[in-house]
Amino acid sequence: MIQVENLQKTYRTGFLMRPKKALSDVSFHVPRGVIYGFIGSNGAGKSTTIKLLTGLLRKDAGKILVAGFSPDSAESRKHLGYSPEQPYFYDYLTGRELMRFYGSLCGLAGRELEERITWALTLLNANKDWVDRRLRTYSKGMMQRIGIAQAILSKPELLILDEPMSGLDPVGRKDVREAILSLNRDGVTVFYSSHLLSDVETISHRVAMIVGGKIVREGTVDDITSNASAEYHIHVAADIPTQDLPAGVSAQGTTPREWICKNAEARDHFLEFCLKSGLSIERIEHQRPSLEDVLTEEIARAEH
Ligand SMILES: Nc1ncnc2c1ncn2[C@@H]1O[C@H](COP(=O)(O)OP(=O)(O)OP(=O)(O)O)[C@@H](O)[C@H]1O
Repeated sequence: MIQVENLQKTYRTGFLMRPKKALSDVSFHVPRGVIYGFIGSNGAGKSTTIKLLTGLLRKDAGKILVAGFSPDSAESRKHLGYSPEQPYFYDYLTGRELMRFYGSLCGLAGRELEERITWALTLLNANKDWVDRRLRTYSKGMMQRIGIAQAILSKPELLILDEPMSGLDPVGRKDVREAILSLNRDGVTVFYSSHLLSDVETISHRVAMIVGGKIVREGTVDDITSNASAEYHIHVAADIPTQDLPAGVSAQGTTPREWICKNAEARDHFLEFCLKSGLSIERIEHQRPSLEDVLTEEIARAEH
């Protein structure tokens, strides 16, 4: 559904038009029918990529195909629904009036338009009293829901969402996750960026991780996390003073009885240390690394 190959983008800023490389050689492929999470550090290039996919920015080099078409063609936009990171709308309208405006732009009218609006608002759990209030009175979370609701009005095959969960409370995040899953069950391909990695882990079929304008990992969550170094959590029966610990071992929070060993070598040293000190071990847990662990590792690697 989306093909990106060797994509490059440099911004030119300031009076001297100094170049600032945002993307260098980015490639990934989003198969039809998947939920695809796009994650990375601040300033990594997520919004730049999304703006290039939606035709809001022009690439310097590389290839982009969206539903088989160039992103600046009218054809690609026929297949696309898009919600930006900070949706901005004419704020004298109410949410419902805004939906009517965007619905009519997609060629909807009359009863079909009203039914489509009700469907979109209900999916986002936004069919509430506030939808008839002016947008200028909306909270960030309400605006986020309206932004996503307008993006699905045309029932697009492909939905591109820039940070759809940002600014939402836990209930709002759950509503958006469920809306994405429900749309996907109906065949919609969803490409979205997010900093909320636990949400990404829960709903994405595939993930691309971008750091410093380069894709550093791509695959299913299992592919990505199974190659990362696993941690071991060891619970001991008595407190241990931190100054005595072997390298690679740190305390879990403030509990001096649960210790994190960052790899198998640190685990072996810690177990040896416990045996020598006569400390009994209560439990050893092998922790599967999370996307957050992998991203933190990749950011640290890029910085060195
Ligand atoms: N209009 C612009 N002019 C100049 N530089 C820009 C512009 N937009 C983005 N950049 C730079 O390009 C890089 C990528 O920015 P981008 O907004 O794509 O990152 P991001 O991954 O979306 O970040 P965040 O998670 O913080 O939203 C950053 O270094 C940023 O400073």
